[in-house]
Amino acid sequence: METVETVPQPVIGVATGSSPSPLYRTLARRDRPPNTFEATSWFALDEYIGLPAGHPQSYSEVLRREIVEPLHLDPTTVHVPNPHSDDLDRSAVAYEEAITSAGGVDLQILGIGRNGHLAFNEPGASLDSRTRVERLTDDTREANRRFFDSLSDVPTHCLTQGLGTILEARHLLLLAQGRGKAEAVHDALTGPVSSGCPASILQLHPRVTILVDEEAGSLLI
Ligand SMILES: N[C@@H]1[C@@H](O)[C@H](O)[C@@H](COP(=O)(O)O)O[C@@H]1O
Repeated sequence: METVETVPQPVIGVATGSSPSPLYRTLARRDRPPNTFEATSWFALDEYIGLPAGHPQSYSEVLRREIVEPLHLDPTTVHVPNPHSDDLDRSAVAYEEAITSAGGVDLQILGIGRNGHLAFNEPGASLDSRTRVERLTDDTREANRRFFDSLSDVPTHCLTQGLGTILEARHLLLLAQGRGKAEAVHDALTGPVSSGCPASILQLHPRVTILVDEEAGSLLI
């Protein structure tokens, strides 16, 4: 909330997945003046390619349910990379341009994949990568299968902000819960900075807040 209260036109980067849901619920639950989020704009980290518009698991729909409706946001202030364009490379560039025109991201909320991915930057992603089309690893598709009827329904590709894009946010907030994230959290924070663990770029950023539960942080002690 500090970012929303102190920055005149706050730009918030939002992750999807299970990790940030409690934070979004808290933001929605507190007793706030109706115009609290009036000046904010929001940028998703990533979006699936190949789902029909309006698919309930597309990240634009997830964000509609998790932040637009509960926080009473103007939907035009919530940006997601456009996966329906004929020119996806152009979509990626347009997304970078939109972030830049908004003045850059003030606070980037992040989850972490159990393989150390950040947004959909899978192991091997270049540390200075930008928004682009990526193929999802089998591990990530398996992890996200819980949101779909079957593994074959999980998209194989996505548009994702790059690690270089994420690093330009002025403040990073990593959220992780559960034993399944413990290795990834440990490797990201205490291992070498390497594309083998994309989340290790957190070590390169001057302002990072890490909020993990006991299980996710269990290997840090
Ligand atoms: N693309 C998303 C990421 O942005 C998310 O942070 C991560 C962790 O997801 P979860 O919080 O559900 O464990 O993987 C997903 O696939």
